[in-house]
Amino acid sequence: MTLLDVRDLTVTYPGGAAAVRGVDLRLDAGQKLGLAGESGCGKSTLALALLRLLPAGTRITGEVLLDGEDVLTMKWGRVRAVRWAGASVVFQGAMHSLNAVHRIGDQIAEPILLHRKATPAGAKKKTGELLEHVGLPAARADAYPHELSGGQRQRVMIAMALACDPRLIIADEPTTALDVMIQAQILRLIEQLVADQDLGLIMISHDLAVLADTCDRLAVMYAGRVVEEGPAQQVYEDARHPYARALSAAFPRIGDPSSRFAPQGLAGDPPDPAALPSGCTFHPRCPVALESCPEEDPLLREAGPERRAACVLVGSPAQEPREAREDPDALEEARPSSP
Ligand SMILES: Nc1ncnc2c1ncn2[C@@H]1O[C@H](COP(=O)(O)OP(=O)(O)OP(=O)(O)O)[C@@H](O)[C@H]1O
Repeated sequence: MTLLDVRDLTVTYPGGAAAVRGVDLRLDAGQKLGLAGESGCGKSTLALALLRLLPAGTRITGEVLLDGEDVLTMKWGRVRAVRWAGASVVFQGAMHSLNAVHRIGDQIAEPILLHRKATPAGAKKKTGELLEHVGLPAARADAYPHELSGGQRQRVMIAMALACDPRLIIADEPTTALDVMIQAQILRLIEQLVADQDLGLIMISHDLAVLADTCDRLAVMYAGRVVEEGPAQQVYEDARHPYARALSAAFPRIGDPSSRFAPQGLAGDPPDPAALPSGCTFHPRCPVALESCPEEDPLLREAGPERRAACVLVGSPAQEPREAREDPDALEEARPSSP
């Protein structure tokens, strides 16, 4: 059953250019979608727009259907209810997201008291259960954030996100700043909770390898658009869009001795949303750009079963064989002629 249906979502900050441009995404209950892309490509903006958590004056157009109800047109009272009970966010950097002067139990209980209209005793009981659910003793409710480790604080953030039994969890870089062992534990915890409660999950990361390990589907963003989307392993192992391919090459599977990829940087920087290149916005950095790419802005098109990619080469003979593209001479041939 469709839990989230995002249609033609465009987000423009006050006085700025569009940070998200015409994004379509779908997520079923129990499904895990990874959102990847370099810093500034619009991942967080997209996630925050789903719950209208953006600064006043930000223009959001399109549709965000959560269980069939459009979040973008609903009244603010309803939006506030949806924020905890429909979908909730696990932000990056738990130390900054938790209030340093309140016990963590009180912080978890707050939305339960407010949105579930629970009694103080009921909220306390639920808080203890949530803490145990995320692998912490219920007695830790009395602790202050600084008394917990980074991993424990992130568990608290997850408990808080689950406080009002949401249907969708949006996790924005939930393991950034944690060491690798703790990162793996937190990812497994999120996976387990999502599976146990049949939740939908949108996980944001710049690390495609982490997302491929955790999620069912992957969407890769570039300059405010989704440029590739499909089953997570297929996108990671065999991306169709040159940008998605470069991103997966930059994030080889950790500890995999047969890893095919050597980390390789992608030349240049992502474009400024206020000064996007003409045609395909990736063309100035693309190793296989054609002469027509500065003129043609490709939309997402079918790139295999349940796969979409926004590149003129998708489906054309130039896309095959893969080896030819990775041969530097072949790349040279595919480049547009010198300006
Ligand atoms: N409050 C804001 N006001 C104006 N522009 C903003 C604001 N927040 C983000 N932006 C701009 O919107 C674009 C997308 O930013 P966003 O934070 O969504 O990207 P991101 O992919 O999540 O990056 P990161 O991984 O660094 O968080 C960037 O150009 C950024 O500078």
